[in-house]
Amino acid sequence: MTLLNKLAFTADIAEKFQGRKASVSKEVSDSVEKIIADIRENGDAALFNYAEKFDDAKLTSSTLTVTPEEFDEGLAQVDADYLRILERTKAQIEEYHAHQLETSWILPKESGEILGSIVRPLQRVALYVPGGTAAYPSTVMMNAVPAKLAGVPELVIITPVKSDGKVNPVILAAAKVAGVDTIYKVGGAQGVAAVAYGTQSIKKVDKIVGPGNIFVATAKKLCYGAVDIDMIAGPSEVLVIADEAANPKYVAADLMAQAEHDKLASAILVTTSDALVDKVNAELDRQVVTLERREIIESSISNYGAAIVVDTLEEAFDVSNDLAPEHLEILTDEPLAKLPFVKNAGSIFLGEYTPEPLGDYMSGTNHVLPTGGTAKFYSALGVYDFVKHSAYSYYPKSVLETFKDDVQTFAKSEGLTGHANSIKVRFE
Ligand SMILES: NC(=O)c1ccc[n+]([C@@H]2O[C@H](COP(=O)([O-])OP(=O)(O)OC[C@H]3O[C@@H](n4cnc5c(N)ncnc54)[C@H](O)[C@@H]3O)[C@@H](O)[C@H]2O)c1
Ligand SMILES: N[C@H](CO)Cc1c[nH]c[nH+]1
Ligand SMILES: [Zn+2]
Repeated sequence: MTLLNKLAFTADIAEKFQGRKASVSKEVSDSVEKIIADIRENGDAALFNYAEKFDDAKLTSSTLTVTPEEFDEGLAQVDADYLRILERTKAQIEEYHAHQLETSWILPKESGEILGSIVRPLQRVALYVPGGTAAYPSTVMMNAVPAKLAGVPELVIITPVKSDGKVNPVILAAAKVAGVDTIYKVGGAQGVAAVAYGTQSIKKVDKIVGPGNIFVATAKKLCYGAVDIDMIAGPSEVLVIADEAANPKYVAADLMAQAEHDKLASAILVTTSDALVDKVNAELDRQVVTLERREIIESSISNYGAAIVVDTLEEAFDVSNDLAPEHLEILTDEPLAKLPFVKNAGSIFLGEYTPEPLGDYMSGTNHVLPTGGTAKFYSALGVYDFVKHSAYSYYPKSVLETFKDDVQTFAKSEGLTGHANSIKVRFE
């Protein structure tokens, strides 16, 4: 079977790959709006009703939060080597993200005025951890470690539980290693609304981060404004730029690694070698039968995969910059030297021994990345998402005096005589 179709790069192709989103039906947005309104009006009572309705979970204010005993019970179910891997992951993420720490700065001027900017962490942040079909402890680490580095003092997790009332042990282990002690056993739109507006048992947060299904993503969008949110990360994608010397076995494996996330995932090869495409297709056929998520992989690659053959590597980078992929792998001669050609990509993986899944888990870079072409203007999740900046200024009278006429004239040009007056009264 030829999984990867050869396509010429056209505007239609770009639109197809950038528009892969699970669309929000009116039914979903109406139902999420109703859930949010109910939580705002009825707090805990509504929250527990929805937990029972959607997840069959019977919660009360005394069973809402994971207890220290439940943490211990969960941790006892993961082996020591898994905890070591989580600790190693944390160290890797910390080392990389430490470079993103911003410092407050001050600009004292000789004339006497002082200006500056203070960087402060957000006070209270909620991290949504999906509790449905798959558990992603790596995503817990990618969100929590930068938040902790930024200095967020109150970081809580919300995650839905089923009728057994238990949180997945690997999530408990990741939370513990990342230093998150408070986990509320609620999720879905109701969990998002609860942290966005607060209930009797849950304190309102300043920001909600983390991935979730369409109900969660819609609730985050609708609560934006009452709280801040991170980006809405869509289906995963990878674009591989490869020359004729690239190893087809690695190219195929890396395309499938992202394709296995979702039937809407996209895996694109852009290459200067027509022969490589055939070899990659042969490798896809050979390797896909060994993978558990074969059906998802075959669906996503045949629908949203493509091989685009170009004449030059310059052209390959033009295609990639146009698509602005979430992940870009460069499997060419001298990959580091190609970095300056990349204008738009969420995260860039250079050379045949830096496969994208290394970044999903342990290279240290963040795996929460812009998708659907939004790498043209969004960045990877980082420490900067968990801080805010306050500007400050101090002017002595002697310096204000040198500005008094200009500011009054400026204010009057906007018809704001109250502003002008605020300056004028100081020199009467
Ligand atoms: N981009 C990333 O880094 C990343 C990482 C992990 C997961 N994800 C994505 O997160 C998502 C996880 O989804 P999930 O469903 O497994 O877990 P989830 O926790 O996001 O959603 C489960 C919740 O959805 C709510 N729900 C279900 N049916 C509903 C209905 N009919 N009406 C209202 N609410 C309803 C329930 O409250 C339930 O608790 C997937 O789409 C996955 O691809 C992305
Ligand atoms: N590649 C995903 C983001 O597109 C993140 C992830 C989590 N676990 C494995 N992969
Ligand atoms: Zn992945």
